[in-house]
Amino acid sequence: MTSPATHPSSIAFIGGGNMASAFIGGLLAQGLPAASITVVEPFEAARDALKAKFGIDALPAATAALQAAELVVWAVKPQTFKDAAAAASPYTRHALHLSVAAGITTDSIAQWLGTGRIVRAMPNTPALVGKGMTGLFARADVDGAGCAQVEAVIGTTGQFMWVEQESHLDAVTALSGSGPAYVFFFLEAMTRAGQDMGLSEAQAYQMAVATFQGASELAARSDEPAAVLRERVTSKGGTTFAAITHMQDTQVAAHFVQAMRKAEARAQELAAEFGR
Ligand SMILES: NC(=O)C1=CN([C@@H]2O[C@H](COP(=O)(O)OP(=O)(O)OC[C@H]3O[C@@H](n4cnc5c(N)ncnc54)[C@H](O)[C@@H]3O)[C@@H](O)[C@H]2O)C=CC1
Ligand SMILES: O=C(O)[C@@H]1CCC=N1
Repeated sequence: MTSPATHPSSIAFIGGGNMASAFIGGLLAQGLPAASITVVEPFEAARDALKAKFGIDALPAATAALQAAELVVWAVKPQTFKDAAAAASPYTRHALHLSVAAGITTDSIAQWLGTGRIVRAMPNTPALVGKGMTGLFARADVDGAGCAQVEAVIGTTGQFMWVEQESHLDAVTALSGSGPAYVFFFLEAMTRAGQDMGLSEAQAYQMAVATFQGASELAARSDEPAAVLRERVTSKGGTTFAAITHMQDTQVAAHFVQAMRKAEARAQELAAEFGR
């Protein structure tokens, strides 16, 4: 599934919100002409934002204009997918489909769209700055050329990883999909702690962000596991030791694992609630 990247000649987005904007920004930056992108977006404010940001005139509803799309990207909320599919599928049966909706299975999507040529993706919001991580699953009906087209699109927003089992996308959702929110949650907590200790909010926030950035970069460039990198910061009887010991005593890691299992369970619930 790693043939050379080939962009689809024309792409339609159903839903023009956050995730669609991340992909559109990446595609335009790679030189795909705006004229080869069609967006269906029912909300006027979102259409105005697409016009202002990318010069794209989004359609308020699905029309025959979608028939030109080689790839259709479904970037709607799980709750609205079925209705959006009912409106657009008469025009898109010939296309390859890429869904980013959390939880919604390719079985549901295949039934709604009348085709099995579907790749399901779980991206994340760092895609907005080209630093995304996307998990991908392809149904058997998608050939190597189709996978390459998807890689060309997803690759504009950062890294990607194929998974062999569709159920693993719920784990990807809990890990990298929702993961940026966990990082922001920690940034908030570290900033609050910095303020408690007398730093200004701006000072504490800048230090917290730089610390995540630096530690992530160190981990990405290192061959050593995170536990070893952590131990290298942790002098016996020192300051880090005091903090980590408290985290271990209060089972922060176990709570964190439980929290992520809640996200995985919610992805499964979304499939049951809003799937077929
Ligand atoms: N925000 C995130 O961090 C991530 C989101 N996702 C998934 O991406 C999908 C989209 O999420 P966001 O872009 O954050 O949401 P969003 O709310 O920013 O965008 C969804 C857009 O769909 C539009 N829409 C509503 N009904 C429609 C219809 N019938 N036809 C066409 N468009 C319609 C809405 O007006 C909205 O602009 C969701 O399914 C979510 O599970 C996946 C990974 C990460
Ligand atoms: O919270 C959600 O449901 C979506 C999926 C992953 C990130 N945002």
